[in-house]
Amino acid sequence: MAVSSDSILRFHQKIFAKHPILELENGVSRIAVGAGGVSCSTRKLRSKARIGAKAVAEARVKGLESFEVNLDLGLDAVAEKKLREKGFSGMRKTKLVCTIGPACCSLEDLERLARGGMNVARLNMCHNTKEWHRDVIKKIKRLNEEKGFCVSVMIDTEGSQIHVVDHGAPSSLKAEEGSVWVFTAQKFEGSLPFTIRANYEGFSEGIMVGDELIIDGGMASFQVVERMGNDLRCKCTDPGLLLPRAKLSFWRDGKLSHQGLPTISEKDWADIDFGISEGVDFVAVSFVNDAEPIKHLKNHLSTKASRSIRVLAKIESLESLRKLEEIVEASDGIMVARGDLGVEVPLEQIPAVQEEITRICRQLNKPVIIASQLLESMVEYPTPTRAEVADVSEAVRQSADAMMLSGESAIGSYGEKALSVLRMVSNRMELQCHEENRQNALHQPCLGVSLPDRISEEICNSAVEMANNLGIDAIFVYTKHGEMASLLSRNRPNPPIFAFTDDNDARMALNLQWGVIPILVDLSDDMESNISKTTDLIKSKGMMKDGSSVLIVSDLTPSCATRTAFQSIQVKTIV
Ligand SMILES: Nc1ncnc2c1ncn2[C@@H]1O[C@H](COP(=O)(O)OP(=O)(O)OP(=O)(O)O)[C@@H](O)[C@H]1O
Ligand SMILES: CC(=O)C(=O)O
Ligand SMILES: [K+]
Ligand SMILES: [Mg+2]
Repeated sequence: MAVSSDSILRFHQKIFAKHPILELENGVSRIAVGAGGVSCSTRKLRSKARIGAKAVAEARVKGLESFEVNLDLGLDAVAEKKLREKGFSGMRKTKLVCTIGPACCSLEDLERLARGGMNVARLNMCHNTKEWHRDVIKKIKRLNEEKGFCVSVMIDTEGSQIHVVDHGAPSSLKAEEGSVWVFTAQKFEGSLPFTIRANYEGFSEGIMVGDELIIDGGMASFQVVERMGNDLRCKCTDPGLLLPRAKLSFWRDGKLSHQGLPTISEKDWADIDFGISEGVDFVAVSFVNDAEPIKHLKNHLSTKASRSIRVLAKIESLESLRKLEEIVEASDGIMVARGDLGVEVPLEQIPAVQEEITRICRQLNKPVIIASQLLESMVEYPTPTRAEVADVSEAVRQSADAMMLSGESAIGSYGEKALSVLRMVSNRMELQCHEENRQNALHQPCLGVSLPDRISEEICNSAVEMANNLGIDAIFVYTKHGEMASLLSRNRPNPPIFAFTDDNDARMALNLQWGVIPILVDLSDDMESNISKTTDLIKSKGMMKDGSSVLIVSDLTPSCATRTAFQSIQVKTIV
């Protein structure tokens, strides 16, 4: 009998009054109801496990009645459903990020995206107000708490980009060849013909007559014909459209002129502090050119944030490509921001650049997100183009950790459908890769320098090889901060990786990693009890069949004083 969380609570209040000690199945011996939810102590583990009153699980109260009780495994509702329906082999490996915007910001919209497989919600701080962002974050946290989802939150900084704030029209303006326009930073009322306002006072600093002004990476081009104070008169040399918030870049002798703007602006710092106070899981930094701002931000977060917030560097400039390795090394993950990247890098080079960034991230063991225009036509239309499907397939074939929707979810009418396209294409291509078993052929250079790190790494490499060779159904990793889960993911194993951790920050960060299903549980020093507890719980939820084979590794240490890994690989058949 399935029951709601409220009725579980009422039922417990009733029966607990009569039977202070209850005999339950799967090792649960006692259940008590408190203000924060239901808690139970397990006979086998003798450790107290808190269970949220609102998630769903099963245990039968012996001798009372058949009853579904909420044993919160800390596994999200979507993964749980999938596991029940399709088993281990049906788990999607590629993670999905959705940009939240006006088209998907109601509680109902967000729930639909969460059910559709959104692992991370991205908020672009370029748009909308702090209140709007706060409201969205609150809704996501509420859904996680009340409906058992596990959606991480990412904020994406605006960065110091120069763009159009007003061009006097609600949608686009057409610039005809030879027409002359004024670009200014001055505010004006209403609209002025042939006048475009830029967002940044110093936008024309250092710009000279003869320089080229490129709109949105080539949507239209102008030549600077006159300086009038800080304003620029420009003649259209390549006609095209001027969209709201179109990006402006200046070029001289085939090179981009940089206005020396900081990567993290004053506004960005304020947005980051907002993110800290709202409890976000990731900060994605726009227009990173070298490792410095990433190091600076990580320092800032380590002193200001009480939780561990992961820092992602967005690769979207030519300069960043020259410093790729140091940026990847310094950050906790990378976003291939193909939109702005295509402004500075010739479009035909973008696929190769994407592949190279993905390769480096894999080598250095950092998660990578492929972003922008994956299903761009779906902003307007309910079906993707064949070319878009091929692009998405390619990202999956490269085994990127995650793919991201931008306008498709933020402002499009078919966000949910776009998400389902990503899901289906991932499943299809992952199956193909699984059959090809490509990962065996990949050479993984050594990462660790210290002996314990190298041991963990070798254990994970061997564990994955073994899991693939033996046709293991699932990998279970018990991990403190997610390290070993991530080292396993780096090897892109065939079976899914169930990462059991008692650190919620690690859980939310693992949401971005290929093939990892993060699960929050209380872990003890006793590995045997951790293993039996988690397998019992997964079995009790009907998510694992008898006879399933599981490969087990762990980076937990009995004392946590040393970082030596739990140096063994176990293979267990579940009976
Ligand atoms: N919070 C929001 N409020 C209003 N519109 C939004 C919001 N977020 C996104 N959008 C709209 O969706 C479109 C795509 O969003 P996205 O954030 O991916 O833009 P982008 O230009 O790719 O990112 P970036 O500015 O980081 O380069 C934007 O052009 C904007 O119109
Ligand atoms: C996502 C982003 O910032 C870009 O593609 O430019
Ligand atoms: K941004
Ligand atoms: Mg960008």
